[in-house]
Amino acid sequence: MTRTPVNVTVTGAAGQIGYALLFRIASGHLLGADVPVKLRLLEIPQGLKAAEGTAMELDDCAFPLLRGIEITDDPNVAFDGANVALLVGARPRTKGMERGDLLEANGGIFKPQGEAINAHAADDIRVLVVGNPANTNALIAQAAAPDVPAERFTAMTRLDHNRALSQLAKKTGASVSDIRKLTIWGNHSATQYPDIFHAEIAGKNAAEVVNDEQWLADDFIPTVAKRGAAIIEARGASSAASAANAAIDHVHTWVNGTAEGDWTSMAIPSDGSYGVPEGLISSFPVVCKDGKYEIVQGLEINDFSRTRIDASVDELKEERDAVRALGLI
Ligand SMILES: NC(=O)c1ccc[n+]([C@@H]2O[C@H](COP(=O)([O-])OP(=O)(O)OC[C@H]3O[C@@H](n4cnc5c(N)ncnc54)[C@H](O)[C@@H]3O)[C@@H](O)[C@H]2O)c1
Ligand SMILES: O=C(O)C[C@H](O)C(=O)O
Repeated sequence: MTRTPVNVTVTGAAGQIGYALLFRIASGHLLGADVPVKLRLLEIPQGLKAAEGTAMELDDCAFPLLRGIEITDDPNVAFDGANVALLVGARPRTKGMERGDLLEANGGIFKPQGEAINAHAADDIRVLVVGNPANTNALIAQAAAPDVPAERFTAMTRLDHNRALSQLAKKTGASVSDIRKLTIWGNHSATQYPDIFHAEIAGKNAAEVVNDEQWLADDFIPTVAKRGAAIIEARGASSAASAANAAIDHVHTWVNGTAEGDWTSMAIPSDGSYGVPEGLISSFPVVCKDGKYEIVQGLEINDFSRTRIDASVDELKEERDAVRALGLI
């Protein structure tokens, strides 16, 4: 195998998502079974020792595709030559913390990381932000990297997409692989809108197969949108393996493409499509091909969907205005 290894940087590498993510990257699930990788793990000083322990375990797996691991607490080192950056490490909300405090604390993480990406990453850098509030953290990082094309900054709604697939499969008795063209719109938050009006189940319109608007409004949408909170309640910690799995799916699809006749959901800088203000990092239906994504155009948006998309976009506008007021973008 003579291919040049791809440099993959993971922040928050010693956290719970990091632990579920790194072994799958190193075993070829992120980019492909024939693509060698070099890992760069970024942690805060307190996390370095645990990251070293994880690196020892990665060594002990003897992954043929893993061509090196570097651990650092310096973003300038972590993003040097990075081709793929998974920004997982973030400041969680703690007791007594207001939303503005959370945005400010995360600005202190994502702004310098965006600057380091701008200064040191490879020309083909692709960034996925997982750390919450993911859309707005991605906006902060993107604004700090003016030399990197804005579309390389994305945030994760693939976990919401996968959750919606699973709930819809359960309701209809279909297999997840029979479902196509489902969409998550908006923010990775409780305002997100999982849309099945354009989805298909074994070629039939999903909303018609379900034929139950009450289930849609009162069960499906809140179950998907509040699934993160339900998992925290049940596990006593936020989703980790499923979040890592979604991060793998997001980058794999971005690089290797969506299946013919299907699309996926990614939070990406808006080009103004579907009335979402340009520049907001909002989730859309996208098709990926040749390492690029494009928003699926021309979908008819009914009133039921319009109200819900607008509510989530309004929340994103508020978050953008808050970080703008803090001087973070
Ligand atoms: N978008 C999604 O769908 C989704 C899903 C689940 C979790 N999340 C979010 O992902 C984030 C990580 O979750 P987790 O469970 O792994 O958390 P965790 O607390 O287990 O790990 C976070 C890690 O990040 C590190 N970290 C903090 N600041 C850092 C910095 N400046 N640079 C590098 N590393 C830093 C911490 O030391 C810690 O090891 C959280 O914000 C969580 O809310 C997002
Ligand atoms: O960490 C959280 O707040 C929840 C997480 O974003 C999730 O969707 O599982």
